[in-house]
Amino acid sequence: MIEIESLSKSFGPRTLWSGLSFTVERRQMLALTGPSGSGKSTLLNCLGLLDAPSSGAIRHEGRDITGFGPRATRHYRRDVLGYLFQNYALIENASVAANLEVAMKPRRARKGDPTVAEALERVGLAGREKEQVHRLSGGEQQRVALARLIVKQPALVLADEPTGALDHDNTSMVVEILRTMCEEGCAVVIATHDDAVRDRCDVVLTVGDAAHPVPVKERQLS
Ligand SMILES: Nc1ncnc2c1ncn2[C@@H]1O[C@H](COP(=O)(O)OP(=O)(O)OP(=O)(O)O)[C@@H](O)[C@H]1O
Repeated sequence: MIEIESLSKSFGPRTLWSGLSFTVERRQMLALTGPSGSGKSTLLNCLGLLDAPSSGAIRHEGRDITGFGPRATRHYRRDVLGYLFQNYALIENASVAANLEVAMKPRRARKGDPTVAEALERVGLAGREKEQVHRLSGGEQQRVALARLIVKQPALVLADEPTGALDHDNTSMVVEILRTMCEEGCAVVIATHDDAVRDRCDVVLTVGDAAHPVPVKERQLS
């Protein structure tokens, strides 16, 4: 699904990472770990075309996305990507339903697509469509962001510390919903400092290290 080849990123004289090569397949969840400042968010930004690597290639379905012009970039973000951030990135002065409808607008609904009501039920917010987002708790807001992903059905989810501000129960819910989305066919890349989140992933890439993904199970045995 996504293939990263010899990727490097420098800011001025400072190299964050180099020679990074790995793939993320559909139905796979990859954890990005590493100390603060190692470049996890920067790597996610490169995968989301919000930043450009200094060298190397990022291939989606065989096409190098780093060479995309504005139109192809827009389509890639609209048709392939879904984002989840620590600060939720919702429209705070709009209702829960309006926040989900924004994600549904770009493409025509297909038969069997999850509805707003179904997505909210999956994240434990059934019947909360009309509530204003700014009145919800942090955990509830992140669940709205997850419901937005459920209706959007992206092929690749990029999640930057999505549980960083959440308690244990909300963290578990977020991770289990991401896992379910993964089992339904998407790929997930998640930057995290939380060992429990890392351990629910399939592979872990320690950014800035020798930087090869290691299966989580193998890691737990070593
Ligand atoms: N546009 C930029 N110009 C210069 N330096 C930058 C820029 N963007 C990020 N950096 C630097 O790159 C380094 C990596 O930042 P990044 O946010 O990717 O790290 P991180 O691993 O996600 O950290 P954290 O775990 O604290 O979120 C930091 O030292 C940051 O200051």
